Amino acid sequence: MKIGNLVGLVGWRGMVGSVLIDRMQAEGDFDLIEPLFFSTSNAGGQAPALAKNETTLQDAYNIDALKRCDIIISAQGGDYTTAVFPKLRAAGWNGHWIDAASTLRMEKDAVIILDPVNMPVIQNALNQGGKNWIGGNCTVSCMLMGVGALYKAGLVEWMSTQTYQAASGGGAQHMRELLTQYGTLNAEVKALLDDPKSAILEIDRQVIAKQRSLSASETANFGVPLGGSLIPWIDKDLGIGKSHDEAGWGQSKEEWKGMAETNKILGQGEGFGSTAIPVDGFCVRVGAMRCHSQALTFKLKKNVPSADIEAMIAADNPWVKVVPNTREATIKDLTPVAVTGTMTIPVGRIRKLAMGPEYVGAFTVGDQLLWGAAEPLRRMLRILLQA
Ligand SMILES: NC(=O)C1=CN([C@@H]2O[C@H](COP(=O)(O)OP(=O)(O)OC[C@H]3O[C@@H](n4cnc5c(N)ncnc54)[C@H](OP(=O)(O)O)[C@@H]3O)[C@@H](O)[C@H]2O)C=CC1
Ligand SMILES: N[C@@H](CC(=O)OP(=O)(O)O)C(=O)O
Repeated sequence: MKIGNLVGLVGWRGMVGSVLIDRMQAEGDFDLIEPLFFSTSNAGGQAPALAKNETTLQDAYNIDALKRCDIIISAQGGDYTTAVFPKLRAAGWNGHWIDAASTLRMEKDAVIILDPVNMPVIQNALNQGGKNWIGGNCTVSCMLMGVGALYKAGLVEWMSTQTYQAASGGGAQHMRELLTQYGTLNAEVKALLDDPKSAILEIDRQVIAKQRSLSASETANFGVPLGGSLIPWIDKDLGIGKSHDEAGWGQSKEEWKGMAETNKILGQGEGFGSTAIPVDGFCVRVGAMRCHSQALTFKLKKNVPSADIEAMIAADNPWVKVVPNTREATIKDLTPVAVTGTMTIPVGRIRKLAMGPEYVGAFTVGDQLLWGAAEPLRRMLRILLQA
């Protein structure tokens, strides 16, 4: 049976939601749907100009209003999903739920959506009556958009990833905090910077003194300074495992997602000791704005020539772009500044590593608000509308 086109939009004015709306407009998605805009803070207010027949903002906590929708897309966050989704299903709503939040990702009846990588998994779930479609962790989605070809070819024995994650992963306030810190640090040493004869070690001394004395309000979101520094822990401390030697011990939740979500997206076992491909490494917050970068180390199941690896990656999807492993191409095309606001997923630094011919290194960058959050959601909407 064809799925109806009354689409509830929750979280549309947030950061992820705004990127989603921009992309939906750019791709003409609104031509295909009757949008119903919801709000957690302004029910009864005026819906945005994109509204057609329903021009009043609906209450995002009103189950009866939500129940009218054939499809709901939420970019409102995990607390909202936790509060509303179970009630909506308990009230008998049988529509399609598309969500950016991580809350439902690992549920048995949920599919992590990234159709250029796992369309067969999505299609299979659709055929079996699946209704819950959840966007993946931004780092995992961007990684698989880049090097998914190696997984699809069954070449990966294991992968280690070291991430360089942008402030946007924490949300809008984190981005503001980062920029404020940069401004504060610059202001602290402006006079010395303006004087070409000033001593760099004096500038350095004043910067570190300022970083160490930033007020609680200046570090309210990250907890510690990020501008001019980095934070090698993202998300919760899972405290998995009983001893230092147990796999998974001491992982951050962001690091845990690497293996769990990569394998779930690919439709195979998810945890240690299962059929899952081991994925592990360190997730690090750096002072970039909205692109997550990652250095990847692969152990392949066999020795594959670098040129073949590059060709496989380049042919995988329309957005991946292999960057030649030269200094010029790398510094021009393989940075957050080059990628921000684009759909391109560059993969570069592809080379065999000193450990042996099966060991391959690569570096990739992705806009964590586009492929990392909004784009898989709007593509899932299209899949449902075409089903
Ligand atoms: N940030 C990210 O990188 C990623 C986020 N996600 C998921 O998406 C969720 C939403 O993230 P994000 O978009 O960053 O959250 P935001 O904080 O930007 O927006 C969430 C909601 O906050 C309300 N809000 C309150 N004040 C404002 C304001 N001044 N401007 C805009 N909205 C405001 C809006 O709800 P209302 O209109 O109802 O008042 C909005 O929908 C996350 O919780 C997470 O689950 C997923 C992947 C990546
Ligand atoms: N945790 C990611 C952002 C995010 O929202 O991830 P998830 O969707 O898995 O909660 C980061 O901080 O960069």
